[in-house]
Amino acid sequence: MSGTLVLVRHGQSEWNLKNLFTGWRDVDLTELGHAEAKEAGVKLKARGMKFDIAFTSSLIRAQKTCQHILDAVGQSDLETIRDQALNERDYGDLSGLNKDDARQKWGEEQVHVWRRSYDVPPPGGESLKDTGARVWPYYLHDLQPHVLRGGTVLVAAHGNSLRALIMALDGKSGEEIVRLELGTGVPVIYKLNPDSTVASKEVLEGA
Ligand SMILES: O=C(O)[C@H](O)COP(=O)(O)O
Repeated sequence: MSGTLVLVRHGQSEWNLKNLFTGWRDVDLTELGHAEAKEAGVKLKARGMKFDIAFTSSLIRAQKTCQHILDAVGQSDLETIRDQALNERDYGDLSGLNKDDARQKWGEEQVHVWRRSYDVPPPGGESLKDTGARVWPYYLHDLQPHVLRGGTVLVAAHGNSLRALIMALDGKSGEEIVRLELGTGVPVIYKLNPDSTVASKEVLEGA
């Protein structure tokens, strides 16, 4: 028996729109963000997706995204676990700064390294490796068992907590992960084999 894991990055947040480093700051979705989250739910409903359990972070933008998806598939009251293990990477001292201002101050190259490298943390914050060190054990212990029992699991989380998870699921190296970008509200559907390896992966991009 093979289970299904659906990963969705939250819809556009107010600070995505303002181009600010967000990390653990708890900002809401924009109007577009709400629409993207609902659209993710509509796409999943069109595929007949029904979930057995949902997981999200302790941050409101991911929780609202999760709820929009559950509403769209007709499962508004589904059991939903919130855990800060799924939170966005902590951006440390960069949190609240404008990404273009940061490029002016520290240079394009340095800011790219902080945003996309595997093991270089931004000042006072988490590297992707640090983020993975909390996301992966949580996945193995709390999430994966549902999938291996044949369940269908929704995870509504964040760009970098999901990049860390995808890196491990896809077996990507620290160099390869630099190029992986996740769109807001784009569902990524994994089917897992009973031995926990990935049987298939599909990204629901576009309308
Ligand atoms: O925390 C943030 O600022 C964003 O959600 C993700 O940022 P990034 O695109 O710099 O990884």
